[in-house]
Amino acid sequence: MIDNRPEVTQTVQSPEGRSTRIQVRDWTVEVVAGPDKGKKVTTQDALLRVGSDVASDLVLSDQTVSRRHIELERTSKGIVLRDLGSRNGTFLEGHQVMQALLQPGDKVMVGKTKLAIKQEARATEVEVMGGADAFGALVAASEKMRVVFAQLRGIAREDMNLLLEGETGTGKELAARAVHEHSRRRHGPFKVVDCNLITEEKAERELFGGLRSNGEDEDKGAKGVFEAAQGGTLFLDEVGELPLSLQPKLLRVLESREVPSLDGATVPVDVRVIASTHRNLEEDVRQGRFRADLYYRLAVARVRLPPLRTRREDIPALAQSLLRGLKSSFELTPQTLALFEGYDWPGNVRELRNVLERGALMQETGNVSWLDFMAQPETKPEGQQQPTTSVAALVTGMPYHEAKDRVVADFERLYFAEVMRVSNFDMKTAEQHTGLSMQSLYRLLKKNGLRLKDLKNAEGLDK
Ligand SMILES: Nc1ncnc2c1ncn2[C@@H]1O[C@H](COP(=O)(O)OP(=O)(O)OP(=O)(O)O)[C@@H](O)[C@H]1O
Repeated sequence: MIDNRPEVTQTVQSPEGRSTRIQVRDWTVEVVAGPDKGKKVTTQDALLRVGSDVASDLVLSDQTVSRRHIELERTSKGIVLRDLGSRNGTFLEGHQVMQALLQPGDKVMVGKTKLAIKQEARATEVEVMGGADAFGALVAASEKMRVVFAQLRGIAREDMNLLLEGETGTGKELAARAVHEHSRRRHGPFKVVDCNLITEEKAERELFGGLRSNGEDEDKGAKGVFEAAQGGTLFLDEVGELPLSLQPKLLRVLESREVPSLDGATVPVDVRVIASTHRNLEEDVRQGRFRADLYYRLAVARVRLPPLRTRREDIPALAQSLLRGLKSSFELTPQTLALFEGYDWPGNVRELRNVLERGALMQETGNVSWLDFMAQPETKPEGQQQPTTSVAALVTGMPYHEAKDRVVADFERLYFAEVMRVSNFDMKTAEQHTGLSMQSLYRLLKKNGLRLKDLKNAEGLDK
């Protein structure tokens, strides 16, 4: 039975009136009929996706179910069901629905699969701040994100490994940095490894360090990133992309807390690992694509950053804060904010930032509506987009330094997209091409939102 009580079951105002303790309850979605009968997912998250795509929270093998079939969102009114444009539709009591507020006892039919949804009695208490809140560079106003911040603050104080889940652009890297800054390791280094870019032959040297097996002189004696993060935090971005063959090596380091040293012995490492993923790693574990033992080492704590479309209350606070960061004097009108709040933001907060960045410039120069920016399909990799900067607009629109920053940003995006293409998406070739160190190359690709996968996709090279 669906219990339609709100997700927050109890709210207690603290004496000083600034923070509140709330209880967040678990809820479960279970397959009660169909090929996956008995399969279920229990979560505290506000959003749960069901489909045949492995990135879904509940992955169904039913062939009549679409890759992204439905989304279930726990709101203050109860659980809202949304069909995500499925091929065979979604049915409630025999009626096809696109969106519905579920009533107690409702069963949802997707393809040949019947789902039951119920709230669990178990609840976790967290302390949240009132009003708009910030955690490191993250800002938010929604209760969902204030709960996330409360969880992250608690985890930062402990020294456990953490897995951050969420769609692209939801703030996983910023969250990892904020956890580092709020931990006892804040005076130590924060190092980032993009697991999209780690290949088998580079892993030994870049991740773990020590002696190279192929004996190339230039690489002898390189320090791995684990050693470089000594006393601090290592952020493994998109850990789900780490090749299966490398996973036992990473596990060994996490278990033994030591890496090979130059003299062939070992060096102890004191590093907290925060990993991120946009995938459903639990499902990857079930399908044998990710090692279960490594998953449990990484996901000692797990926090999900919700998509922006499920926390639209954050949009005004985010837009104001991002505009301040862009040093734009542009004022958002209520109409613009309403437009923003009505849009789905598939690229999440990163897309909002990009839209504001382009929009602020063009609005200042006077002639383009926000809708033009928001209509751009976000599936197109940023590196493939043409620069929007025209020199005439810059000259009339902004002071020299700001104009220069803008042109450099556009140049970087185009330059690195093109360099990766002519380097056949090989980082070593790109390193030689650009004359940059591997570290700088990683950093600049990341800064410009360029993912190898997207670039390859655009070239038709990815599966
Ligand atoms: N809550 C937030 N407050 C302020 N800015 C945010 C927030 N969330 C994301 N951003 C903005 O969005 C950008 C992308 O965030 P970030 O790189 O942390 O996302 P991500 O989830 O790690 O993305 P990806 O999976 O694509 O690497 C940031 O540079 C920042 O400008």
